[in-house]
Amino acid sequence: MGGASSGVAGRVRVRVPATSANLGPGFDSFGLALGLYDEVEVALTASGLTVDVTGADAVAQDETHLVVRAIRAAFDVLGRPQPGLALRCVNRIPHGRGLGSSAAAIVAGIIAAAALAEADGPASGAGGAGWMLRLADELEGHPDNVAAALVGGFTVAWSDAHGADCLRVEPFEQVRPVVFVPTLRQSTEASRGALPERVPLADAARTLGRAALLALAMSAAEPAAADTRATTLLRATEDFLHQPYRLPATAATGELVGRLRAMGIAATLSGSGPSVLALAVGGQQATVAAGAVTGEFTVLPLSVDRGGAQVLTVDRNG
Ligand SMILES: Nc1ncnc2c1ncn2[C@@H]1O[C@H](COP(=O)(O)OP(=O)(O)O)[C@@H](O)[C@H]1O
Ligand SMILES: N[C@@H](CCOP(=O)(O)O)C(=O)O
Repeated sequence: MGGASSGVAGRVRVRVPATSANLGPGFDSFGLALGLYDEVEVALTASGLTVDVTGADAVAQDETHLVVRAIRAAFDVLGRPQPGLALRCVNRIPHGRGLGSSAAAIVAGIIAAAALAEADGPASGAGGAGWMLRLADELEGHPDNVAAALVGGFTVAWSDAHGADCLRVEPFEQVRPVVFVPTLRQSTEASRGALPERVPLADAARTLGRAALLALAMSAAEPAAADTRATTLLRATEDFLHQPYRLPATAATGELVGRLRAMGIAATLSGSGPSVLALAVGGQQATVAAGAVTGEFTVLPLSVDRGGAQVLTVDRNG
């Protein structure tokens, strides 16, 4: 039985950016959307599931597939019956490297389901991601990557009794993220397992100060000369909450973060790692940062994604 004849029809294609979370001191809060994208096409069918994946990393192609789980969760939230699904995924975001691949998969599934269900599209603007952000946070377990993936730019995300919310901040124009991706993979779950349950108050306090400074330093609304901005970013990206516990496990990553910082470049662990994020200011510093790499990292000079997750095409009869 075909989709249209069963009354089950629709096809949507979505695009979701990679994200780098934390940016040093903003553990589980800060996110930056990057110009590297996964694309997913979802077609509704009468029954069953097919998943076609193009891209480097192998994933299960059954109901445990993260995009499928997110679509199903979104249809449940929207009170829609579960349809059959045919997915075509183009995966460009490397998995288990601290670039938000799981967040992108979850957001892709949610915005695809929303578009197919003719619900709200992805929200943009301060705190406006609504139910999609709340659901994405529930599935991901922390709101930072999913917030930036949904709305783009630099985001400050949090959760309270009402679920997750975020504030989107337009990043300053000259920011040039450079990402260094090692071949080593590290699951976020395992990396979170390395963190202590308690941290010294002094570490929390000095990280809090850096985070507040970083939120200002990332904002386009804060005018600053390039050299001043670079110096402030370097100071603002210090972290005492999670990186000290994670970096010892990945020697090459720790060494690269240290080397870039010694060069005056604001480098941090990207998300839970093991990739490194450098927040270069302007093309010249980005070139210097990219040149600091050794053979074991792939260097990705990226733009900031400012638009967030996008529905590229939708055909409700497709
Ligand atoms: N596009 C995708 N499709 C299906 N599953 C995915 C996709 N992207 C990520 N995943 C799942 O998420 C896992 C990686 O998530 P995680 O450990 O949080 O690392 P990160 O999000 O930093 O890449 C993968 O091993 C896979 O199980
Ligand atoms: N705040 C989280 C961010 C994880 O990001 P990912 O890209 O590594 O999944 C953490 O630090 O655990």
